[in-house]
Amino acid sequence: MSNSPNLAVPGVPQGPWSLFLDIDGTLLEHAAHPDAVVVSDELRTLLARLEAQLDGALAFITGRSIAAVDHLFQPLRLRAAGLYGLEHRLARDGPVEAAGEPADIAALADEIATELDNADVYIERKGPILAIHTRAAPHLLQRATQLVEQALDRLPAGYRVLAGNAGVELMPLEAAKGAAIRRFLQIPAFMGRRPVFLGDDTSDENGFETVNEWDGISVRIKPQGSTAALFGLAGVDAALAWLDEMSRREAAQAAKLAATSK
Ligand SMILES: O=P(O)(O)OC[C@H]1O[C@H](O[C@H]2O[C@H](CO)[C@@H](O)[C@H](O)[C@H]2O)[C@H](O)[C@@H](O)[C@@H]1O
Repeated sequence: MSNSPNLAVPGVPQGPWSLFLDIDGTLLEHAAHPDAVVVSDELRTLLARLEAQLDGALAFITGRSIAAVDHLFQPLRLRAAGLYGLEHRLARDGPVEAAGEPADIAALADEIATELDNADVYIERKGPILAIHTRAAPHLLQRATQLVEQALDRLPAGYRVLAGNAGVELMPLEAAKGAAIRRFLQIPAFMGRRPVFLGDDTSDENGFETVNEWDGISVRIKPQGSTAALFGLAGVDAALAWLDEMSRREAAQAAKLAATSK
């Protein structure tokens, strides 16, 4: 773990590489509500280009559900691990292995909504994961955290509470970005490629550790405090500029190769 907010900017990956991308706070600036984020056409174009340049070795690794991601990025559909790896779409146009909402989580969501009873709190029901967003009501974060922590005693073993970005999430223990990345690394499109992972949050730390184990490039966006990431980028704009630069380099390399093979 490094404690430096001044991590070096990542260099250019040498040899074949794959790309794993967190979404909120990494590719998109945060917004007051999860549905209020803006996906630009430039971002869609950049991601589609990178995906083609990496021969498909690109995947979103996100806490959002894949349905929510598809809705945001439509018409673009990429490989993805949603709900911190509880859902996967391993092939670009393949099916989603989705996760349903257990009855006890559904009941808990209703209970917490009644208890907090505030229009500025958004309770996002994501199948087995419950996210309580308090960005618009920061004074309720402590109460929301207390409620989900108390709920742990009543739920079957195997859940944990994760402090989110301006909120808190209750999720099954197996929901982890590192495991999601490992799953992709074992499929042909990603095999033999050096993983690069960009993320901005506590939930991304586990992904950084996995990528470091694979001799990859772990990049924390807006690093503050301790992180397992080896590199840092100042914010969303810097992350997008870095990705754009990598795409230009891939294009230049491909053009050079095409010229030498004539
Ligand atoms: O893993 P990520 O792709 O970073 O997703 C993490 C969570 O992102 C979303 O919530 C966060 O972003 C919202 C939009 O900026 C913001 O309003 C909220 O306060 C943030 O917590 C998403 O709604 C969650 O489901 C994801 O788990």
